[in-house]
Amino acid sequence: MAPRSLIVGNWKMNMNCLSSKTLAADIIQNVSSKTIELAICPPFVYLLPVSLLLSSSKVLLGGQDCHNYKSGAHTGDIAPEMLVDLGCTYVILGHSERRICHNENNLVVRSKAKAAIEAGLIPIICVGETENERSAGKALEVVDKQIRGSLPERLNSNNLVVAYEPIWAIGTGRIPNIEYISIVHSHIRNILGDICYDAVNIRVLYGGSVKPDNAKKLMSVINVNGALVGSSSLQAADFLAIAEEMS
Ligand SMILES: O=C(CO)COP(=O)(O)O
Repeated sequence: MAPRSLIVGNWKMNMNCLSSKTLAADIIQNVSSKTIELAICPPFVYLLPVSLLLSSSKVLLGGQDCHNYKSGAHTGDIAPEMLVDLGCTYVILGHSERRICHNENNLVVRSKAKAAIEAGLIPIICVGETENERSAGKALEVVDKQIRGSLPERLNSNNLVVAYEPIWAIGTGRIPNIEYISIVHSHIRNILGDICYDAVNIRVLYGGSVKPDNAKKLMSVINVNGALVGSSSLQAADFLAIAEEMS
C-alpha cells in the first residue's frame, strides 16, 4: 500500500500578519473532510497567529527552517524546540533557496534534521538538481549524494519526509515530464531502502511549479506521495484544489 499522502504549503517569505490569518482561516473553512493530510509553513513571525487558528483543525503547521542547537547565542535563529512550542509538526530543511543563498551543505542539513527529530519534529528534507546538472545527466547522482549526505541516522516513516524539488522547476512554471519524475522518485525510494528500515512508507513529495492543473498527473506517478507547493499555496482555492486533485 502507498504511504499516506501529504500536501505542504511553503509560504516562503510572503504574506503579512493579517493575510496569513485570512489565508489560514480560508483553508480551514474550506478544507473537505476527505482531503488528505495538509500542512502549511508560514514565515516564523506568523506561526503563532496561524497556530492559534489551526488548533481546532486537522491542518498541520510547519516551520521553514530551524537551527541545529536547542538554545544559545545564535542571533536571529530559531531552535527546533521553539517550533514545537508553537505547535509545529513539520520543518522544511535543506530547501534549495537555503542551500544556495545560505550556503547550507549536506552536513548542515543533516545536523538540523537530527536536532529537529530529537525535538519531535518531522523534517521535510529537500533535494534536487540544478538546470546544469540536469543537462549533464547528473540528476540521479546529485540527488543520491544529497540524500545520503543530508539524512541523519535512525530514520523511519514516522520521522522523515523527503521532497524532490528540481531547482529548475521552482517558480518557473516548468515541470519535468512524468517519466523523469518517476525515475527520480524510484531512485529516491531505492536509496531510502539502503538507509531506513521501513523506506516503503516514507513519503516522497514532488515540488516545483505544482498547480491545480498538473496535480492529478503528478499524483499518478508511482512513488509520488504528495507535493511541496510554493506559489500556489498562497491562495486557499488553489492550494485546496491541488489537495483535492491529489486525494
Ligand atoms: O520551492 C517550492 C516549494 O518549496 C516550489 O515553489 P513553486 O511551487 O512556487 O514552484
